[in-house]
Amino acid sequence: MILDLDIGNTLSKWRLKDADSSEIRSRGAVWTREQWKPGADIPDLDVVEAVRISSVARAAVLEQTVSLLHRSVPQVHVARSTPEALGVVNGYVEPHRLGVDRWMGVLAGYQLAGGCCAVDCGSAITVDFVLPGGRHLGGYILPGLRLMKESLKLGTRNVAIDPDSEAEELLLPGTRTVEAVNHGIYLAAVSAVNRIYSEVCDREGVALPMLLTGGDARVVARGVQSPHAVWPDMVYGGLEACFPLTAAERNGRMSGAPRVPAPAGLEKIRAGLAFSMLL
Ligand SMILES: Nc1ncnc2c1ncn2[C@@H]1O[C@H](COP(=O)(O)OP(=O)(O)O)[C@@H](O)[C@H]1O
Ligand SMILES: CC(C)(COP(=O)(O)O)[C@@H](O)C(=O)NCCC(=O)O
Ligand SMILES: [K+]
Repeated sequence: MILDLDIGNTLSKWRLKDADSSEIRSRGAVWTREQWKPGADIPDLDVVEAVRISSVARAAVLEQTVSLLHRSVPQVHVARSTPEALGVVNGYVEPHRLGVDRWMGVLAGYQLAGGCCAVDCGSAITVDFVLPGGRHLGGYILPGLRLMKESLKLGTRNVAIDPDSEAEELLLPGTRTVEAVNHGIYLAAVSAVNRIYSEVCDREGVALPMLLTGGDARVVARGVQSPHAVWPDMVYGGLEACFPLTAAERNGRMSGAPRVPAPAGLEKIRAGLAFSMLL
């Protein structure tokens, strides 16, 4: 079995992948701030022959995890942000400072769709761009839905946005504090993603496919106007592309990769942008 680990600021996600059949056998998540302990929802390491890790947690968390894994797993691969990989040139001035989850998402997106806009809606919402030739432009970082809500301290932190709510409903004026907060932050997040996407496509003169991942991807996606695909395993896709271990991976296949819809035409994106600037 292969253990893939995506350690974010909030949750450490894992999945077990069968090295022969390439099937995903199980998956789970534990709070990043809590240590892995027996009894928690963690995978059985006895069956694991290789681990691949993307981590944006404190260096100490990664070190502890790697040393724990090394005790029972022969192969441990830790992803890093590099100046160039798989045909993509990292746009950061200091490439290693780009969050490795963003880098994994960009590499997976490029492998699947070519030039693209990769959005990760987790503790932070990140929006990254890579052009069809492989030039990563850098991106945008804003607080995620949960962080925005916690920063308000209005006693609403424990009332999450219902991920099944319709976008239309979430865009209405709230008539209680919790609703006003949820609708406010939702509008902030989706407006930012929509505007950023249009601005960059307009500036670069190219309509890019859009991919979304992260704990809040589904609900944010419902407010995204442009054609897009949600890909929960996008960070894992980057790990598969950087450290291919199975036959399917060596052939460039990434588990759970969605069908990516063609983007709207550039003229339509530009018209939408011009319209939003009139308001
Ligand atoms: N069951 C859940 N537990 C915790 N957070 C959740 C859950 N469902 C959705 N979320 C949202 O997803 C975010 C965490 O998403 P994730 O992509 O795992 O973040 P990170 O990679 O930063 O750890 C939270 O900030 C929260 O807004
Ligand atoms: C921006 C992030 C905090 C997002 O992390 P996440 O929300 O997925 O936990 C992470 O990618 C990070 O720590 N990046 C380093 C700074 C940068 O990318 O510029
Ligand atoms: K994120």
